Amino acid sequence: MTIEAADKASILSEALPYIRRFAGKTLVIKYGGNAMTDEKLKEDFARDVVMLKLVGMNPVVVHGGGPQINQLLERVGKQGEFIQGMRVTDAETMDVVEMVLGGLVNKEIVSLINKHGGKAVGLTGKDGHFIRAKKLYLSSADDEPIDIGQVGEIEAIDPSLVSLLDTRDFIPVIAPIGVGPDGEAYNINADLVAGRLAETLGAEKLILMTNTPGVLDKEGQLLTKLTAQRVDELFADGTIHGGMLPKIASALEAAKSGVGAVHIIDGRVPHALLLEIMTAAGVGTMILAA
Ligand SMILES: Nc1ncnc2c1ncn2[C@@H]1O[C@H](COP(=O)(O)OP(=O)(O)O)[C@@H](O)[C@H]1O
Ligand SMILES: CC(=O)N[C@@H](CCC(=O)OP(=O)(O)O)C(=O)O
Repeated sequence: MTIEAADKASILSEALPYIRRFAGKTLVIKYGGNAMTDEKLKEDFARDVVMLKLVGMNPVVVHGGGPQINQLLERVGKQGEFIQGMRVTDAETMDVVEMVLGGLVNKEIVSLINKHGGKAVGLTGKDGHFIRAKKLYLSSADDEPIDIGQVGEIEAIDPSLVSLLDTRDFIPVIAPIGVGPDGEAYNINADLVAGRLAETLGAEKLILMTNTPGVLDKEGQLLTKLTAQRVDELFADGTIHGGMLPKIASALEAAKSGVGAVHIIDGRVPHALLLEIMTAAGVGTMILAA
């Protein structure tokens, strides 16, 4: 099907109210490792981010890279292991995490955004010590804390570095690595970094891009809206599991802490970001505080 000129014009014109609404506002975009599989989609993502910046919004990218870490681990003969959606991270795994997140994945996104005319700057939480973290212990049914190695929970995020980049027209691209009091690195789930950063920056929107149409119910149907109460039910009956656990926890926390709108969207849909921000078409699941 070809789109007629009039339809094209109408689609473009539909963007105007959204451009006005979000101009000068911060949008935190979490780009999940599972949404990064296709070269064309990666290019589309980079173009969308550049476009948001050029029309006056402040996109801040936080990326994951779970599958990419798994691939490199396999090459060194290790198997990725997750508990409650968090990677068990021994010292050797942490080296791989830093190489993949702080290096390969971060630089690829930075290069793609710059290729399309943006000015992206890659950061980890070690830069300017802006994501301070401490060791995370998971809770268990018998109240015994579970030690999963060098995994961090966020103590504080200093927003000044990101704000400085925003005001100078740079696009921050952030890898989810935190730094402890002695300069030690911590592996942090990217959804948690994105959620906390959105809160700290007072973002207008938090968008979590992943590889499902959104949050699905037990029958596999898309839930377009999700309240805290429904989340509790879906946690309890196991409908939400694995990587969706930290994602929803972070989304809910951000929604409760005043982030304007929180969405989980399908990063496999071409230009999902533009569709979500600049059109009336709802894509994915919106997370509501109450
Ligand atoms: N109720 C649910 N609805 C949708 N996806 C779910 C649900 N529960 C668990 N998942 C899983 O969560 C995954 C997304 O989380 P994750 O693998 O961490 O992706 P990302 O790399 O984007 O953070 C989905 O691919 C799916 O397998
Ligand atoms: C502690 C923990 O699990 N950290 C994640 C960090 C990357 C991430 O979150 O990547 P996705 O968004 O692609 O899942 C990991 O090691 O896989």
